[in-house]
Amino acid sequence: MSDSYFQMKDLSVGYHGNVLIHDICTEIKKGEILTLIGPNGSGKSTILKSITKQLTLIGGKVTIGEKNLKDLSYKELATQMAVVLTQRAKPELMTCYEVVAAGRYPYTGRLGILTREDEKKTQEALEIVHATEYAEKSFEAISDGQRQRILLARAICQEPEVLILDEPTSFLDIRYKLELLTILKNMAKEKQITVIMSLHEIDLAQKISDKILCVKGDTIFGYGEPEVIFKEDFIQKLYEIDNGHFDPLFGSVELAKAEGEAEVFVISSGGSGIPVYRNLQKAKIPFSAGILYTNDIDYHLAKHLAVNVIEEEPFEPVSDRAFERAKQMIRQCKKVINAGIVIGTTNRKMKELLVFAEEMGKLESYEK
Ligand SMILES: Nc1ncnc2c1ncn2[C@@H]1O[C@H](COP(=O)(O)OP(=O)(O)OP(=O)(O)O)[C@@H](O)[C@H]1O
Repeated sequence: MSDSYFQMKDLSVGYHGNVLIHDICTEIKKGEILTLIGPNGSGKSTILKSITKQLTLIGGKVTIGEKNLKDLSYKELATQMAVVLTQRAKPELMTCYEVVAAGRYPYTGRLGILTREDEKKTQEALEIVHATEYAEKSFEAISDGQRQRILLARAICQEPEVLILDEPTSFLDIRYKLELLTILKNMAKEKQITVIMSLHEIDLAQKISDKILCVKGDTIFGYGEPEVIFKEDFIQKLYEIDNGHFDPLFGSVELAKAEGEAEVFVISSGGSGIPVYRNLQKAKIPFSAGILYTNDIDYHLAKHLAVNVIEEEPFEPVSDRAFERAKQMIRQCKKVINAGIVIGTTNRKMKELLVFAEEMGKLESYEK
């Protein structure tokens, strides 16, 4: 028997009967995090609205546990699923506390009277998102980032089995982005809550998700574990990036390199080249880098930012071929920057390269 908990089977979603995306299929286990990524306007929110009954499914089936979403009443759904769609939430004339406490309504009687237990859970949820100090403020009189945290608190105290969030990090500063994602990870792993969300920050998506659904065009562009999806070529194609690079190792993005004949040759090792590469790139100065071992962190960035990189196999002595190429490039450059190379036994030939640059009157050290 499959241990999947939330399934989307052959979904077709769209507006007014017009299909925007078809054949959406996923199976997620309890406690897993599924993140939807893809370009603006690709349909991430449309999928989220369709699996939360805010938009009628055009085709296919969503199952939560053994139940078909279609057969769940809104009240039943509210005990299973919490939804955080920040941009569309406009509860007027309510305090933050009341907004959060509204998460308890699926559990209160018809009059919506909160028990002490409900009040305790509301308070706890406010504490988790660090919002107790503005709990009594009007929901309309707080910042976008604070509002996002209040809506998350409401979802937390709803105690759902499934949590659905549309771009939950969009208004948050870096500290609260990390905090929100940590809260989500804890909810998923400790309380076995299934989380489905859309994110624009692919670096964060890579680090928090168990599965990634890539939305682009009229069907799903890719689906799988982050290791499968976060490949440079794939992300370039998904977002049609032609003005920079996505680096799958760290999940970071890099602006395009300065093109043209290299004016500077950078000698470095172990990360000392990185600030020099970045400064040259900002100044739009094309540069070459080398001789770098292919397992050096500098090599990794130089591949994206330098017009030429002279490389060497890790733990091997610097070859004559690489050495001659480096000398050739130094002859063609206006200057050579020693960013702070550490020279040991295997790369001792780099000392000769520094002497060569010095004799040509081109050597400079990098001043921080
Ligand atoms: N109410 C609506 N009626 C008709 N079309 C809509 C409606 N809302 C959105 N769309 C269209 O559906 C498509 C997908 O929009 P959606 O908001 O799902 O994209 P998204 O991937 O969430 O985008 P973003 O990353 O910019 O938030 C867009 O072309 C959009 O114009």
